[in-house]
Amino acid sequence: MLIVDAAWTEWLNTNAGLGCTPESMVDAMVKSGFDVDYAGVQVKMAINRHKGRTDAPAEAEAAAGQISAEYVYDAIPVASGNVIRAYDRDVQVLMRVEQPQVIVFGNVLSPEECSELIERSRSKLKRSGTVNPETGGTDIIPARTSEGTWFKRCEDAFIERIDKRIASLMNWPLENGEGLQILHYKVGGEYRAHYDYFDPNTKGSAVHIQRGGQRVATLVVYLNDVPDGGETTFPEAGITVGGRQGNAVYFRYMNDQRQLDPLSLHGGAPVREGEKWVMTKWVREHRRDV
Ligand SMILES: O=C(O)CCC(=O)C(=O)O
Ligand SMILES: [Fe+2]
Repeated sequence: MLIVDAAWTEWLNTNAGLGCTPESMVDAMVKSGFDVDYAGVQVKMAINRHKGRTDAPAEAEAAAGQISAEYVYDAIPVASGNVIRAYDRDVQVLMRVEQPQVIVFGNVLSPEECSELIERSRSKLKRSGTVNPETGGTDIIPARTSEGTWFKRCEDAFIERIDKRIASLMNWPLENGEGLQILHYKVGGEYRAHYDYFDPNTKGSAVHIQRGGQRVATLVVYLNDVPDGGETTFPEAGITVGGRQGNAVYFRYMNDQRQLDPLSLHGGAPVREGEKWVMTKWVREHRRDV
C-alpha cells in the first residue's frame, strides 16, 4: 500500500497550485500505484490546502500537527485487558488493531440508552456538513449524506453519565471532548472516506484548532443494528466494522509527537437496508470550553 510521502505531497501541492483537474491528478496517482479512494482524498485535500492556504504556514503547521507516512505507533491511552471498567459500566474489548490504532468495543451503551439518544435526536436532525478549508464554516457536500444533531458536553444528567463513561473508556480528559454528535443515515446515506483530524495548513482548520487543538481520536457508537450496509470502513487498512447496537469503534490518529496517521482514513459505507444511527465523540489534544 502506497502512502503519500514528502515528494508526493510536493507533487500534489504543485499540481493543485497549477489548477490541474482532480480527475487528471487521481488518474496519475492511480497509474503510479495508489488506491483510487485514497488518491481521491489526497487530491481533494491538496486542492483544499491550495484554496485555504494560510499566510503563516509554519505556525499553522506547528498547531495542526503533521501528516506522516512514517507515523510512529506509540502507546495508546486506552486500558489493556479484555474488559474495561468505564466509569459505571463494563465494556468488552472485541478486537484490537495496532496499525492503524483501532479498537472495537462491545456493551458501551445499553439498548435503553441507545433508544433514548435516538428519540431525543429525531426532531432535531439537520443535514451534516464538513469543514470549509477557507473559512472553517460548514459545507454541505455529497460525500456526507447523513443528518445529525449535537448534545452539549454534560448538558444534563443522562448525557453527563455517557460523557463520563466515554472519557473513562477513551482514557482522555472529559474537558477535551467535543459534544456528543448523533448521526442518522437513511438507505443510500454514507460518509465517504475522510480523516477526522483537521487538515493541517488550511485557514479553515486553524479556526477550529484554535479552540482545543487538533483532534486525536474518535469513538463511533452504534445505536441500532443495521440490517445491511452502513459499516465503518478503513480502506487503507482493509478493516470493516459492522454496526451492532451498543458496540463502538475507537480509533486514534495523533501520536504524542503530534504526527497524524494517514492509515486512519475511514468512512461510513452506504446503508443498503434499514437505517443507521450512530453517536460520535471527537476528542482534542487540549481542553475545549463548551
Ligand atoms: O458513520 C460512520 O460509521 C462513521 C462516522 C464518522 O466517520 C464520523 O462521524 O467522523
Ligand atoms: Fe470520521
